Amino acid sequence: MLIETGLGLLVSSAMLTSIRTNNMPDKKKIEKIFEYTKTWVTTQGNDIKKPQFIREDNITADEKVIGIEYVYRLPLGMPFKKLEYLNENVGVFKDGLHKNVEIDFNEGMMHLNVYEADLPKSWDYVDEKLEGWKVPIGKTYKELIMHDFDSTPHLVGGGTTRYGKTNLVKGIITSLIINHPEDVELYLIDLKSGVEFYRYRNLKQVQMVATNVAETYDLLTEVMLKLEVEKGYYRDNGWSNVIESPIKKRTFVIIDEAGDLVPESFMDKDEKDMHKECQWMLSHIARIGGAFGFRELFFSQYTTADVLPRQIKQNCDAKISFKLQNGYSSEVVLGEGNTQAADLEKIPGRAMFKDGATMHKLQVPRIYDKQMEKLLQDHYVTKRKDITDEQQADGDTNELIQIRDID
Ligand SMILES: Nc1ncnc2c1ncn2[C@@H]1O[C@H](COP(=O)(O)OP(=O)(O)OP(=O)(O)O)[C@@H](O)[C@H]1O
Repeated sequence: MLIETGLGLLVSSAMLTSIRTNNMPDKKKIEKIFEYTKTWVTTQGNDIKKPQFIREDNITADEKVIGIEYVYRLPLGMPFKKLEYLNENVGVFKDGLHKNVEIDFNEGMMHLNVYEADLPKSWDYVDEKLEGWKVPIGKTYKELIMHDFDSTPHLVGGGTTRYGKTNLVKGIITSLIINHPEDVELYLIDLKSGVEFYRYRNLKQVQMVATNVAETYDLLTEVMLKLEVEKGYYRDNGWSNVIESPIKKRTFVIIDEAGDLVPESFMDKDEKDMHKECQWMLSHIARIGGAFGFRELFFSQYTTADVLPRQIKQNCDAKISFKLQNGYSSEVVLGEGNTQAADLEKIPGRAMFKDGATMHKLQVPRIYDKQMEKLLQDHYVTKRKDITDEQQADGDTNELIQIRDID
């Protein structure tokens, strides 16, 4: 059986425009696109086998019809990857139908989901109780996507500046604290001089906030020591993974701008070594820590291989990318062949989220600082290093005192 090659490259924009401008039903347009892109296989006897239409169903969300799912059986020998490429990288269905189209494949069937509406341009974070270690990541056309930090311990993220990385991290921090006030420990690294995270230092769940590389070194050294202690404890109890153990605690290391950990040529040896050791410790925590309840969120606007070390990427099965300048940067975050983040609309909060092999286009919830302060107001405490000299003279240094305001 011979497979036609050069799929999407043969389709001209004139062909797609002709589809778009007449009133042809979507199903017919889809089949025209198969034809124009030579989406078929030919047998040795020169028979042409095309995707076979099976059925169409309404797609509903909140009891409203938001689109139609077209299901096709692919002929043997036709790789779904090519259709996925045509849709996601070339955009033939979206351009031809002039609608948003998602494509997936299961049990031998290709599902083309054609949506009438676009994703929301913005939606507000909603405070809700979630089971396990799930946090909301964003809304797709049809559902709210959660990330479960117990199924996939670490998350890597990238995106051009001002497209919403910090907002996502703030939403995740809020969700973790609201849902696990007694069990979550947070180590925050904010190399933008602490302008975003330093204000959270007095949250009970926040163990340390680092605002420069020297502080990051100390913070990561502490996490490494904790990891060593946990490893011994697990070994002594015969546990191989936190999920199988009775341990409820999870320790999150969150870094908002990992680009500042890259050693530069102008730095002296000691400084370079400190940067390299920070990178190494982050890689080590991502590689070893997952089984022992350590979770890492690793974000940067610089999407190059030296900023996102291979070891971190290999150990982070969940990836999120906001708008990026080019396909190469998108591939650095989302993996080879995944150039979609370059084609995202210029909308803050719009992102591609890859969870294992599944890719979603979604809109991340917007969380406002005031909303976050309100949601977390009961979790602020006075920490020992913030206690005044006067209190120390009174010997009032041991207890953590509720009530302190954020700043
Ligand atoms: N999910 C969202 N929905 C709507 N607007 C958003 C969303 N996320 C961010 N924004 C808007 O974009 C602005 C920048 O967001 P944010 O600070 O999170 O970006 P960033 O990628 O972290 O930028 P930088 O790299 O400069 O830190 C916010 O102030 C807000 O106005």
